[in-house]
Amino acid sequence: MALASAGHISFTGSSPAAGLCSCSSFSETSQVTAGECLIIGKSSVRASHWTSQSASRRSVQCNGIFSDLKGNLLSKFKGGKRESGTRKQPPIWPPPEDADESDQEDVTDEDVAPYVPEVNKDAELDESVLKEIASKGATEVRVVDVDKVFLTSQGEKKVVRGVSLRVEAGQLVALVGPSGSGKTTLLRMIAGLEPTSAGKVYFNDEDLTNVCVQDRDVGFMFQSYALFKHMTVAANVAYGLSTSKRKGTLTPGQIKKRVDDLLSLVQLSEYGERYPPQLSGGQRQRVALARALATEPRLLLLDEPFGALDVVVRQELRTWVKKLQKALNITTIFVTHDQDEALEMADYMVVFHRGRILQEGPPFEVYERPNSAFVMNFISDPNVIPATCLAVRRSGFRTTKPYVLVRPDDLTIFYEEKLDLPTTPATVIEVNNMGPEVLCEIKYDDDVTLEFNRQRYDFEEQPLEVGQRVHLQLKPLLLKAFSEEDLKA
Ligand SMILES: Nc1ncnc2c1ncn2[C@@H]1O[C@H](COP(=O)(O)OP(=O)(O)OP(=O)(O)O)[C@@H](O)[C@H]1O
Repeated sequence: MALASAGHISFTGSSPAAGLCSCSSFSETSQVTAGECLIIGKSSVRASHWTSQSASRRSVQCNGIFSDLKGNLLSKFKGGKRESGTRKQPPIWPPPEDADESDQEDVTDEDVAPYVPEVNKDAELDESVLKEIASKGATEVRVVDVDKVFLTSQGEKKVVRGVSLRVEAGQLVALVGPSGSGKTTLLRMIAGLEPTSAGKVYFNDEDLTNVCVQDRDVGFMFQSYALFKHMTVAANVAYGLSTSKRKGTLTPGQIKKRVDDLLSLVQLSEYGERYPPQLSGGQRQRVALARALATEPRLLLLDEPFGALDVVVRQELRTWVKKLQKALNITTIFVTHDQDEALEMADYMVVFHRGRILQEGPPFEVYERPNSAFVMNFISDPNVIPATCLAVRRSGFRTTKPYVLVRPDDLTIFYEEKLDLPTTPATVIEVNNMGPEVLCEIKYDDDVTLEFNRQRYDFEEQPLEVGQRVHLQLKPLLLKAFSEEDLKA
């Protein structure tokens, strides 16, 4: 195991399979090679894992890091030298010229504690707490023909165009789409933070288009936590009660009970007297959720709620938030860049592009039956291959369009030719071990190449080597054909 006390790690590497990890407090630059997984923890409590896929595009600033270049360790910095109840400030990097070296933490094996999950996903939710918070029935939300035009120095800019959407009561709906496609603007119009330029917003058939944000009963949670640093966690959670319609309606005792209940719900009962900088990102986000729920909102709006969190915490919080949302039966709309997050969490998915809804439906349906090249590209990162190539012709797929999109997971690989199946021979030309996944590239004999990834477990069951001959089957029902214009749209 490589241990380092503090430093700046940067990754470089032209191949996505391997990267150079350099850290000023490593005694030397460490080579991160294919198949290895570097696990990085921050002294602010969290461990995250990194796969070599991100090597070429990420630079990570971290303190008190430790890493295991061989894989499965998930551990975190224990901070054993800290005085109890105080948080050690992360060391500044690079250190000032006159930095006292004794300030830097020496992380030893004893400092590395077993990984503790962010939340207990199996914890029973207190029924009485749930009942109190979920006292209102779930709300249906409808937006009808909504436009948003911003006035900019270049003139009018229409960023939401004739959007209509119905969110069923109690549903968890994900708005996905590329940056700038209008997701946040729509969320803000639903919240009442932004007026609509045209169209209507209804909650349960009540027209709220011109109702101000305070009177819409909406809870928000943003990527940036937006907690007040100089207020305790408990005061942050109580804050919403003092600014909403409920101001003055609760006694101090009732407020304390509500805050205690909410902190228990987000598993932070012990943290009420701490300040936000003394919490990890995941904990801060749970405080933000408790604060959003404090006013018993009819609707929860989450804008990139896990965007600032590392991969491990994000994954845990996704499952937990979904469970909580269902238990509270609160209609929730969330914006995310992360297709996997939307596919995993949402009951219903809405794909945005250039201010319009391109497709909506249950995630599985959107994934299985994308209605455009854009949606298919955005959701599943497919291969684009010529419709005339051998692999497509052999599969029995017929089209007059020039391109076929093949999702990486829609390929079946055989080691030997199958006489009863329309397979096509190809050669493995690259195998990149990306930690949890293995990315492979194959080349058909007519020079068409395809990329696909496999979960590491599957790959271990069916390994592939560079130069190996394989036979691949493309399933015609899963192929989609598109014109050049479709691909550019
Ligand atoms: N107040 C504003 N004035 C002018 N233009 C704005 C304003 N707010 C947003 N925009 C523009 O509206 C477009 C849509 O922005 P929006 O934030 O809704 O997109 P998004 O899909 O949520 O993107 P991201 O995922 O990056 O947040 C962008 O081009 C943005 O620059």
